[in-house]
Amino acid sequence: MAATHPSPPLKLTSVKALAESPGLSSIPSLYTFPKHTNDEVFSDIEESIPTLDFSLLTSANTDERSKAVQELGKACQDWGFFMVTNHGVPESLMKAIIEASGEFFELTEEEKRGFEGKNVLDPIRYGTSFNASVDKILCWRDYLKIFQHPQFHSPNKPPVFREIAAEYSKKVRQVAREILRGVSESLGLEDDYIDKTLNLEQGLQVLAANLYPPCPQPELTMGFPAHSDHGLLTLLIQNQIGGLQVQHKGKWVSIDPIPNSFLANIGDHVEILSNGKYKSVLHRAVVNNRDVRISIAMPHGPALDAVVSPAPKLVEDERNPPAYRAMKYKDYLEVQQSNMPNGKSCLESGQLLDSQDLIASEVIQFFAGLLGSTDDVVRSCSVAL
Ligand SMILES: O=C(O)CCC(=O)C(=O)O
Ligand SMILES: [Fe+2]
Repeated sequence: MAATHPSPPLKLTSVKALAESPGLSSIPSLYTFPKHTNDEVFSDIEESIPTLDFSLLTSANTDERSKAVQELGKACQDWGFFMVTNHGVPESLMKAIIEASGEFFELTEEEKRGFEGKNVLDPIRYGTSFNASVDKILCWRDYLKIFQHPQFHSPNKPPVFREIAAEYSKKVRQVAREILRGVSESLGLEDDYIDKTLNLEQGLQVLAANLYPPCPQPELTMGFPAHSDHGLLTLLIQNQIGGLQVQHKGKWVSIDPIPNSFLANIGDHVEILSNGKYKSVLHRAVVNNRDVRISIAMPHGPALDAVVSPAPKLVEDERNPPAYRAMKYKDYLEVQQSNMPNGKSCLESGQLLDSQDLIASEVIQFFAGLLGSTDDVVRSCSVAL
């Protein structure tokens, strides 16, 4: 009897190779997304996305700074997204990291496969779609995700990548930390509350380069389906080709790229920490049939072993009980990165909805207190509850 061999792992082609295949006029059905009733895009929106002038947030003039902090808080509450101008990161460096990422995607398929990650927490992970080993529908996107902090990692190809990524990440991290200081203050907390409680000195910073090649049937597919970001704050740049849409007041709004600025959004862990005062906002990337779009998203999160829970100061009166259970960032990240984006389902699974949930949370905290650490208790409860 012939021996049975395990089937070889499925090697998916990149979307880049697929898009470049000669004569491609329609997309394979695996890339077709179902239409939703709320897919309509708001084109006549009167408000525009708020802008944070970073130089005012870091101003030595206390009036100027407190006004900037106030505006930042309003932007977090009203939109969850804002543009950041006058941030001090050189435009040439922003262009250089987009170009270096483009060069990475130009490597041969075989070279890129050398960087395929096996685990969602591998520090260098090249891939296609979101998590192609589990995705039921494939996204029109290739990606490269690299941990930049607390340890710096870089692919060794293209040769320019390492130096540019190191410099870019360092500068962007300073901007992110400063904005998070303002977010803390705007919530009525100490300005270093987030930094200290979530150990940002060891905070996770990821460089996620997204490649969206032109697509012959862009309206049928999705570059990146609706999701909110893990972590605290994402800073995103793009190659001046639009595609990002943000959910605002229940409708999708297209965000046009503004040269030399960052698009910032708060992540799920600010929602948890603020006990829902600031909500992480759904966003998605659509594709087009003309231009290659590259975006570089940089999520900044707590230290991987930090346990995130609503700030005690924000839940101290009984009209405002904790709405989220304490969760270890690393556990959250593992779950979120292993599943196809599905709106805010990951965050919602950690929401405390009723008094039974609240009792469960108190039980966790009680046992955590007995053991002197929330880690193990939260680890075993957060998945099961
Ligand atoms: O490409 C974009 O504009 C969105 C990317 C994104 O949302 C992400 O990487 O989390
Ligand atoms: Fe995102």
